[in-house]
Amino acid sequence: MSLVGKVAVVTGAAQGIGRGIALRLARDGADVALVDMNMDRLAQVRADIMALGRRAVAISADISMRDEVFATIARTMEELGGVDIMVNNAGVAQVKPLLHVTPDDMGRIFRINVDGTLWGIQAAAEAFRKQACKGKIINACSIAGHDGYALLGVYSATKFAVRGLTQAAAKELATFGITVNAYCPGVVGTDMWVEIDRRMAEETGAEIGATYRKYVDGITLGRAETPDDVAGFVAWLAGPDSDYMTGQSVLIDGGLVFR
Ligand SMILES: NC(=O)C1=CN([C@@H]2O[C@H](COP(=O)(O)OP(=O)(O)OC[C@H]3O[C@@H](n4cnc5c(N)ncnc54)[C@H](O)[C@@H]3O)[C@@H](O)[C@H]2O)C=CC1
Ligand SMILES: CC(=O)C(C)=O
Repeated sequence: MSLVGKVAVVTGAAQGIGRGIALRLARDGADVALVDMNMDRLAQVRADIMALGRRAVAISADISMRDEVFATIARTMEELGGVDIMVNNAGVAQVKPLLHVTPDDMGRIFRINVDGTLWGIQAAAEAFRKQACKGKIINACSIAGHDGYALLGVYSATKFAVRGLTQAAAKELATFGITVNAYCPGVVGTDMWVEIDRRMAEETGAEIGATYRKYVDGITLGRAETPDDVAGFVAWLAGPDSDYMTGQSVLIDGGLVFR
């Protein structure tokens, strides 16, 4: 319960990894602002968190829109009394050969994965400074932020960019006592991977399920990752035991990419 008295914001909290992180931070004692565009699912996550005895607010926002992200932080401060932890988790993937990528594809994916992360960093840093609080910013990177993956080229580029933003923000914000780190999952069995597998099948002729199995077969610990595997590490990044870490994008992938 190291997060008692803290307020966390988690984007992309309606499902998958974001939902897992929100529930874990709440179990560790935090009140949580849940951010997503899927309000039906978000309402269920809010109910689950309130059943744990924590406060929760569900906020509809598109993280690619800077004003919506700033409004999210303002509402969190109003309704939950402050903000201490910002988890920039929401993201989208795309499976497409690089030679077919269009300007629209580039714009859409970068606006969500990269711009959205930067707006979250800006809005959280502004709030932390107003409160004179040593806040924690935690970004979603990926194994694809360490290696470029075929047919996931634009997605990989966005996650390399998140790693760059994480390093630069750590250097700029250290003077305010703010740390910035990222988690880099491997193959997590969420809707994102259902869609990656489906599109890989279309692009390569593989059977449905085959690409997912191929990736999972490469994991040293011998099983696919779960949202809880990621959430446990994010909870550590959110808590005091990680106070001396900043600027790092840490692989939490069961042993898939070795650095
Ligand atoms: N699933 C995996 O194997 C891996 C995922 N990641 C990263 O982890 C993060 C979460 O991934 P998953 O939970 O698997 O994805 P998911 O697709 O299951 O869930 C993503 C959530 O983000 C929300 N979202 C998408 N665009 C949004 C926007 N513009 N504004 C607000 N909310 C938005 C969606 O509505 C959804 O609830 C992503 O950044 C992803 O790139 C990283 C490595 C591996
Ligand atoms: C979704 C994702 O980041 C990968 C590489 O599996």
